[in-house]
Amino acid sequence: EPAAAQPVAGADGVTDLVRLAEERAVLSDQVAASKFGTGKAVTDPAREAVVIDGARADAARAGVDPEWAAQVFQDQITASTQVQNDLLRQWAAQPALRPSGKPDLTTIRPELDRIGTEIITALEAAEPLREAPDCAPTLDRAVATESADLDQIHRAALDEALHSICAR
Ligand SMILES: O=C(O)C(=O)C[C@]1(C(=O)O)C=C[C@@H](O)C=C1
Repeated sequence: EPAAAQPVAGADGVTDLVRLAEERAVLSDQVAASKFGTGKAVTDPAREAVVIDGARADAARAGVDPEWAAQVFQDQITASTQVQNDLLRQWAAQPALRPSGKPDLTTIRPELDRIGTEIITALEAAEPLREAPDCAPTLDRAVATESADLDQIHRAALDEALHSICAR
């Protein structure tokens, strides 16, 4: 009898990470709209430090490798920055695409924080797969399943966001 596909330990965590990274990349449209509306710079080094230091502390509390968490959150920031710059370029060139609203960063950042908390939980669940040869193929399958509806900007950002999930 052929072996049935074994459930891979940590696969649900990896799938959750893909969903959460996608949610964060899409929420970056709102961040971009707020930057567009206010003329504020995309990059805010003080906020980045808060996000990374918070991730490191939350990871340590959850028993997750803090340096892994810090790298994964750095990748989320890189992905968000990429989405924002891509959209701001698009909106500069094509006024018809510009957002009408001016969302407030003080309401979006708590949403980013909520996603961040869920990312820590997903890292905890994914940790058994991190060093395993199964990690990359599991991640690839989850991306293929979850990212079907993404446009090019968000698809490219998702790849950035997931760089550090698997060790190899
Ligand atoms: O909070 C912001 O202002 C964002 O642009 C989001 C974000 C992030 O991904 O967390 C991205 C870039 C900034 O340098 C700081 C934080």
